[in-house]
Amino acid sequence: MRPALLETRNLRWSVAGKPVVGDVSMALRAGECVGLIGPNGCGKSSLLRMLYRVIRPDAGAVLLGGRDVRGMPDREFARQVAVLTQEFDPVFDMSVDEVVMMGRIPHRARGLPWAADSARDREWVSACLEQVGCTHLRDCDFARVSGGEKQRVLLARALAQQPQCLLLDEPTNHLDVRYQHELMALVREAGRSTLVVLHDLNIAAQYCDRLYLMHEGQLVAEGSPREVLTADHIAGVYGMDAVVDVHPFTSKPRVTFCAR
Ligand SMILES: Nc1ncnc2c1ncn2[C@@H]1O[C@H](COP(=O)(O)OP(=O)(O)OP(=O)(O)O)[C@@H](O)[C@H]1O
Repeated sequence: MRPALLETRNLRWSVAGKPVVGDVSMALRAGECVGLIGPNGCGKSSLLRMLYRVIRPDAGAVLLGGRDVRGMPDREFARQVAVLTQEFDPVFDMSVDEVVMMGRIPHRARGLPWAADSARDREWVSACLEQVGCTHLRDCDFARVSGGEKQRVLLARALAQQPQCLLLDEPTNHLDVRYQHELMALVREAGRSTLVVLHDLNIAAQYCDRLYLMHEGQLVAEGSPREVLTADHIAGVYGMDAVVDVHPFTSKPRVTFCAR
């Protein structure tokens, strides 16, 4: 088994005495795409925020390449881990090109984050925009492109960081069905070690190598999509009856919900 690139050991976090994440140990290995699924409010985003150091855990540790991320310089962390969340909303006008260029900041010389873009930076930005199919948008105002295009541009920004790991919090949120599949296909093609929070269980089944199922702050199942997406797990965690069969085209598990 490949060694863990990013892992958590017994992470805990509470708010006002209420446990939000309790004793979570998980691992992301080199090259795999791992999905984190679970109902609203179960703690997925909080767990992810501890991984990218926005929340400081009450106990436990996050290790990147075996090193505790606490105390790791921001620049060094950002060269290895890129994050895509729903929260990017620039306060001033930025072009698509400028947004993607932000991904190059960790690669600037130490102490010069706002140095002029180098030819190498510009090459990376062009390559990443091309990779996500957004070259034609490069001069557009980021605020004015569509939701689906924004998500692709933000993925390009994450890739411009040249990270080993991608952490994605509901990257398919608000996207139509075609954009959801396109974005997840792009994530897979990018070939980075990826931890992705998803709500759509069929998207998770199709694009993830492994899944963690979270419930009330704890991981309650882990394994291949076939092992995790069982009718029992779905009933226990989501309170929904479901039929799980095999998708006729992809051979992955296919979940069909039966409203009670
Ligand atoms: N900063 C905070 N202050 C207070 N409560 C918080 C904070 N962050 C998260 N919580 C609470 O912790 C719980 C888990 O929230 P979190 O956003 O991690 O869940 P989630 O699984 O990502 O949910 P969703 O699927 O709805 O996005 C929720 O009850 C939320 O209100």
